[in-house]
Amino acid sequence: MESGGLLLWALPSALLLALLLQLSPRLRFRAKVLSYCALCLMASALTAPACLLWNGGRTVENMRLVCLICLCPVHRIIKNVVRSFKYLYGLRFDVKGLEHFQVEGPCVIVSNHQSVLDMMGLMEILPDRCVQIGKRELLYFGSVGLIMYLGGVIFINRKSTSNAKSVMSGVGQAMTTDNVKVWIYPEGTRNGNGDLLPFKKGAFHLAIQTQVPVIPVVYSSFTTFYNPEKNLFTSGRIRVEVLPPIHTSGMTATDVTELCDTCYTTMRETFFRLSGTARRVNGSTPHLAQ
Ligand SMILES: CCCCCCCC/C=C\CCCCCCCC(=O)SCCNC(=O)CCNC(=O)[C@H](O)C(C)(C)COP(=O)(O)OP(=O)(O)OC[C@H]1O[C@@H](n2cnc3c(N)ncnc32)[C@H](O)[C@@H]1OP(=O)(O)O
Ligand SMILES: CCCCCCCCCCCCCC(=O)OC[C@@H](O)COP(=O)(O)O
Repeated sequence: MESGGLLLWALPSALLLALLLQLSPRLRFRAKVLSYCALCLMASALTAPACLLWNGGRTVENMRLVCLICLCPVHRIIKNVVRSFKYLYGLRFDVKGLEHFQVEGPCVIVSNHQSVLDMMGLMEILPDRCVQIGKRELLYFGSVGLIMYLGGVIFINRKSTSNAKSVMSGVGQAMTTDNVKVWIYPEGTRNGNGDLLPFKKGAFHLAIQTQVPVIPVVYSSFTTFYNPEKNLFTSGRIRVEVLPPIHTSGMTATDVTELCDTCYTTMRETFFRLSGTARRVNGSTPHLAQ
């Protein structure tokens, strides 16, 4: 009786959905993005209890950012689960330069940020003992917020430079005492326009304050397979390059802008090379972050 009712309800719904997906590329695109979000939520919900049971949560006392997860398999589970998502969406990563991550001690990794799909690219190459900086709003994204919290993500309030600065200076101390790498998206937001946004300076202040190297990582443009404006989300190949570390020993606060500009120029050139696209604006560089 009940299963009959379910069939009556589910079958037409499924047919309607199939029809809508067939008709509207916009709907098809949205459904695919939604499936990715649902997958993240589900995978996080399933993994979070394991994280909690294993280590009782995140160790934040004394700003120790990396919890015991780094010493147990749970961290690797999260990484491997997210890495497997690419098979569902037909994405492949060609990675070069991984050896550049073999620096002794902490470092600041900076990379370009195009979409939520970046989390697959992040997990594809994430080195051990590495935490990410994320916007505070992500903490409220259900089980994904929880898994990020448990995974050691450092949340900042982007609307308050003073808050972000004070969080980052705490991060600096923890980096050196706990030998932690920090992953920052210096564009400060997602940008899928086939170019890099001007960089914010927090990452470079952090690297210079702690005198650790900056390691730039560049992902090629997603625009050929992922473009919300064109309702495009197909399979695709992403080229990734880890660039050589830029050492900051001896640099002071006055060198922040130059370091930021050097990284920006190198990463932008690499981005165009990897994406096989010509430079915009007649080859000139748009004005850098002030
Ligand atoms: C092994 C397995 C592991 C598993 C792991 C567990 C599972 C994890 C699962 C999943 C991973 C999830 C990953 C999450 C990813 C999320 C991504 C995002 O959410 S991206 C958005 C948020 N990120 C950012 O925004 C950063 C970049 N932003 C910055 O660095 C900014 O600089 C910031 C926020 C610190 C301040 O931003 P302003 O908008 O105020 O802009 P400005 O121009 O940079 O700063 C204003 C003035 O303050 C100075 N300033 C900035 N930071 C300073 C500092 N630290 N010290 C001194 N001065 C500083 C600057 O020099 C500037 O001054 P002058 O113009 O130069 O005079
Ligand atoms: C074991 C399975 C664990 C699954 C964990 C799934 C983790 C997925 C995390 C998805 C987080 C999405 C991060 C992201 O891309 O946020 C956007 C911000 O950056 C920038 O925000 P905005 O462009 O300024 O709105």
